[in-house]
Amino acid sequence: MDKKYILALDQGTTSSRAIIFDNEGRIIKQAQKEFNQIYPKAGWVEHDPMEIWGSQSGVAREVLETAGIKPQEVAAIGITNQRETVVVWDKRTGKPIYNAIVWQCRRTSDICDQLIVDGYESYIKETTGLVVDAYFSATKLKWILDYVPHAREEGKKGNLLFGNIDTWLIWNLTRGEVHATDYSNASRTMMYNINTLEWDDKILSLLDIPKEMLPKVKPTSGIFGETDIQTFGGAKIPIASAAGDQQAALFGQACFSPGSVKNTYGTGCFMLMNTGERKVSSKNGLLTTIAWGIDGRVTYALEGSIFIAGAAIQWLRDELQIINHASETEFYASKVENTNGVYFVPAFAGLGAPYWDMYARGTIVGLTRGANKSHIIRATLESLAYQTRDVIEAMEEDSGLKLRRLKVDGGATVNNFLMQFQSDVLGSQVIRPKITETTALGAAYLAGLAVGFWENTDVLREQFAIEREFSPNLNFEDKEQLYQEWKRAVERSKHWMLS
Ligand SMILES: Nc1ncnc2c1ncn2[C@@H]1O[C@H](COP(=O)(O)OP(=O)(O)O)[C@@H](O)[C@H]1O
Ligand SMILES: O=P(O)(O)OC[C@H](O)CO
Repeated sequence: MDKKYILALDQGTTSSRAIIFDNEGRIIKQAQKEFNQIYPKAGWVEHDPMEIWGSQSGVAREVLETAGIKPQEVAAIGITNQRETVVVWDKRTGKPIYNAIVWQCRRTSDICDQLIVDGYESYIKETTGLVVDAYFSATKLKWILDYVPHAREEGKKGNLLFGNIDTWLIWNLTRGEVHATDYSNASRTMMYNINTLEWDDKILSLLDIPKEMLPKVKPTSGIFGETDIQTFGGAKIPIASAAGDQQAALFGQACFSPGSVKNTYGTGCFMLMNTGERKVSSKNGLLTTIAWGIDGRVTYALEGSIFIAGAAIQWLRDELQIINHASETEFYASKVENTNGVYFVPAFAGLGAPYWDMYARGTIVGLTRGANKSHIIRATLESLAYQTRDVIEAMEEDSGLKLRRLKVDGGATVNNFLMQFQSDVLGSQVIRPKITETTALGAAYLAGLAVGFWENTDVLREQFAIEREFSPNLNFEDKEQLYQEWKRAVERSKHWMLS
């Protein structure tokens, strides 16, 4: 039987998705399932790893069934995942010893403070490319080893395994045969040396993390193993890529050349610039990270990570309950001419790039008696655009390049108000591709390249198609003033938990 499709598994922060692509890079069918967000305490976020596996394998089977495609017709599986999130499980039972600690979780801020006080900040930046922050995996893993009874002891005996979500999925898909990750995911752990491409012994010893628990790091595009016959009714499908979701989106946007940039507007916002073989060390709060490793060559990226973007829209819906659906925000925001002086800094999980303040918290300023629901909704959408400008300014300064075009993707990019405002506030073109599922597409491309489904990136570049381009409104004279006000609002949100 001809192998005509690639199956991408996109395990995100709020949902598990499975998408089937054909050789033209077209979406044939998709399935999606949301799963529970667990908030045990203020600032803590967890997921149930079994629910993640159940929802991800469930949608994978469902999408094949509803599309009427046999597993034997799938050339390869590509995996892409929410990054940094930590799972630790017992390799003898396959059961997690604790819930997954999610990238947004702030519980290890004090461990990070201690690393800074002890003078390890610059060592960590030089070796891992990252700033010391609770966002990354290393301190989350240390927390589990410190607080779950006997965890460190069992880890040292080699009974426990650590993985990010890619590793957890690969291990389950292969029924415990393969314990591996890829360069892009490893580069988000804060314990991987992006210069030598090895786990960093000094950081492991600082945090007392047993090396035995860590997965083997493999190329992003390449064979990780084959699915177990029970998962897909007897078919063994090669797992041919694993990539952090933001790096996968960079690939899916065909940002193959140094200097190309994309911004993804999902739960958070993540802007990545391909810097090729160059590791650009940021002076402005950006991260140096691995985009992908293919054919023995590692490509680096500069990243600006914004923790809360679409999640602020979900907050309007779920907590404030002033909208029923995210799509309503466009209507309300367009109903008013401006925010009436209201600024919303959605620092629910502290502030990421370029500020890196673990103790910032969400702030709404500028409220007057005339401020209404539409103004607050508009201020929420505008906060995504302002945060993006914060990151772009840092990126332009670090790279020395002026950004004239921004490729965008992710759930919130369907919002035309947001895209136009983004273009206005940047003074740049905003380019929305036909396929906004670029994360899954990137994982599919990476897997397809590994099995010869696509020959090379030139073929993929030709598949990139624009759906709509937004140009800056030249009459938008107030933009500098508005942006300066935004910066003042950010100052108000900073260090909140410390004051
Ligand atoms: N029309 C819309 N306007 C603004 N935000 C939206 C809209 N539709 C969805 N979103 C936001 O997009 C996010 C989902 O995007 P997605 O790329 O699926 O995120 P993730 O991969 O992080 O789960 C949600 O946070 C949601 O609030
Ligand atoms: O799952 P997403 O799309 O919210 O992405 C999360 C990022 O990978 C966190 O670094």
